[in-house]
Amino acid sequence: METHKEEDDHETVNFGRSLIVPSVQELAKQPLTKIPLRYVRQFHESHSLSDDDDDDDPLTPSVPIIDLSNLLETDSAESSSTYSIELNKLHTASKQWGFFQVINHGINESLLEDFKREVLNFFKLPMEEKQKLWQEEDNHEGFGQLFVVSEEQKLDWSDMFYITTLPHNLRKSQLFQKLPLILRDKLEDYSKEMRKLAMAILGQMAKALEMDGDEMRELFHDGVQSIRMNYYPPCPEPELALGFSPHSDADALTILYQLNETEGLRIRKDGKWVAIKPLPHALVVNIGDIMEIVSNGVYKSIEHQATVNSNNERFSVATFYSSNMGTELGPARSLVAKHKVANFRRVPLEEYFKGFFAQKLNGKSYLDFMKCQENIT
Ligand SMILES: O=C(O)CCC(=O)C(=O)O
Ligand SMILES: [Fe+2]
Repeated sequence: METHKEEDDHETVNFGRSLIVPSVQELAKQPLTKIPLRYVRQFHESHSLSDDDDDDDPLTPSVPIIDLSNLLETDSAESSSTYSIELNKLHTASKQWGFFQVINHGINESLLEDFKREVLNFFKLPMEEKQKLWQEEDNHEGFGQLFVVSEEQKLDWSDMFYITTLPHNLRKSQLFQKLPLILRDKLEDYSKEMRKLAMAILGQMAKALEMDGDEMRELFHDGVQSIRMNYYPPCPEPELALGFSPHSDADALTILYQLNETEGLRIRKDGKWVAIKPLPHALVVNIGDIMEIVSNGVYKSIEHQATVNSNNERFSVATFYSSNMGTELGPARSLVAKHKVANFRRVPLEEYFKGFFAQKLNGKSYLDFMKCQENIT
């Protein structure tokens, strides 16, 4: 990983770059009836979802809903049956779905509303203003798309804004300083709240996994957090395009805030694409590849994608939480001891991220590079 000195003389880390691509938001403002070829997917890619996607089928299960107040509200609740039932639900959801929605998460409603308003305004800024916040050739933070590595590669029907928020010393201070002031303020509060929530959920996962709680805290107490704001404009040929290519997240735990009511998120469950409908006041949580590794494969990161439609725009904000910088990534030692096998190898976190951002997204393929069968007995 490259490190270089910023003007204000602190070291920043460059996690990666992505080729600069046109704004889809600007493109969608034109009176198009067809989309440019660079957004047209192979038939099997764009149709993999609609063919077997049957939202109204009562047999299609829907993603589990976890009531966090049953887990987090009181210490003494741990012995209660409500607590153990909910913990068991969390464990099963993390093993079998890798995705769930959380309700009663304790995040202040007015912060969620204020942050939403500022993100919507942010994408509505005039292009001249956005240009100042656009990605640069050597780094992928800012407006643009991620994971674009070749001129031939198909592009997503979306714009996004990506920023590293924690720890503070990893922030690109010039980018922060250029953000509209109110957004910067709300982003700061939102980032803090999302960190707290991620740590609380990780703590519960440690219990459910019967992993050493101190080990979980040590791995994540100063974790790397980044935030990705997604904007999906209406698309004149939605069946030919994708808003977000299929991928699993590289982090440990993602908290996704669906800002409006437009549907688009689909997760791959037992070979079928299942829609996650925005639920008022809920947040979507998903297991990322790092958590699959730390849990020694007990929890699964799940492939997901975003579709687009011809009438409605869609907004979402994903907050990614990963382990501390400067640590080695690998299965938790307390779990390896328990399972008597390590299912993943160990690599420095920097190396892991650098490899991830250097390639085009391709489902869960990156995790294969971490797999091993190192029998320790
Ligand atoms: O917009 C969505 O629902 C999906 C976003 C997502 O998967 C991501 O940002 O990693
Ligand atoms: Fe994702």
